[in-house]
Amino acid sequence: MDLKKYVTIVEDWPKPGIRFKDITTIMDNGEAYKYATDQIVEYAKEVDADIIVGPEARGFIIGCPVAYALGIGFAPVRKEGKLPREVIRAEYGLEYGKDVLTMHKDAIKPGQRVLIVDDLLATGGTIEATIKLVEELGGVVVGCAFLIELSYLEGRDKLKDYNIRTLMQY
Ligand SMILES: O=P(O)(O)OC[C@H]1O[C@H](OP(=O)(O)OP(=O)(O)O)[C@H](O)[C@@H]1O
Ligand SMILES: Nc1ncnc2[nH]cnc12
Repeated sequence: MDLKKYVTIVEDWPKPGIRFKDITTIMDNGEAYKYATDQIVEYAKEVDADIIVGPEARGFIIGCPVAYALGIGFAPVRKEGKLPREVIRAEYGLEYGKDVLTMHKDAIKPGQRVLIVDDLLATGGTIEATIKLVEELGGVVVGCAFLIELSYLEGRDKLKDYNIRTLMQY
């Protein structure tokens, strides 16, 4: 299936000079959403993941159905102030700003095989911060899966030591 048919590109949003890739058009379509999810489920089996981790907010949309399909857990990475229990935090830079990500201290058990899932790899800042959080908790990052990779932002360069799978490249 050509998933790119279902991606919309919006110019100059949320800031001038940004070409925003909108994956909600994939989720709107049952067949495309299932196809994309199934691809990541297969990858999760290949890397033998035993928990899925996804960053807010679009990482939840992609990661949760993968966890459900495999019958394994999903641990959310959220922006500061959203998680109720004790957290660890990591600051990071984005294509259009800066933010802080947090994870519950007890979200991952040491030695757990973690697959990180998100909709998009842009500068790699979000995923780098997510990896840092998972590793601080003793998790082993066995893979990172994305629907879209913006190759021109070279996010992959930050992830040289990790196994990466992207379904579409721009
Ligand atoms: O590789 P990066 O440069 O870090 O960019 C990619 C991240 O940016 C977007 O999330 P955003 O922070 O916009 O939040 P949202 O999912 O809550 O909209 C996207 O969903 C990725 O998580
Ligand atoms: N160009 C882009 N399109 C969609 N989401 C993004 N997050 C960061 N950069 C993005």
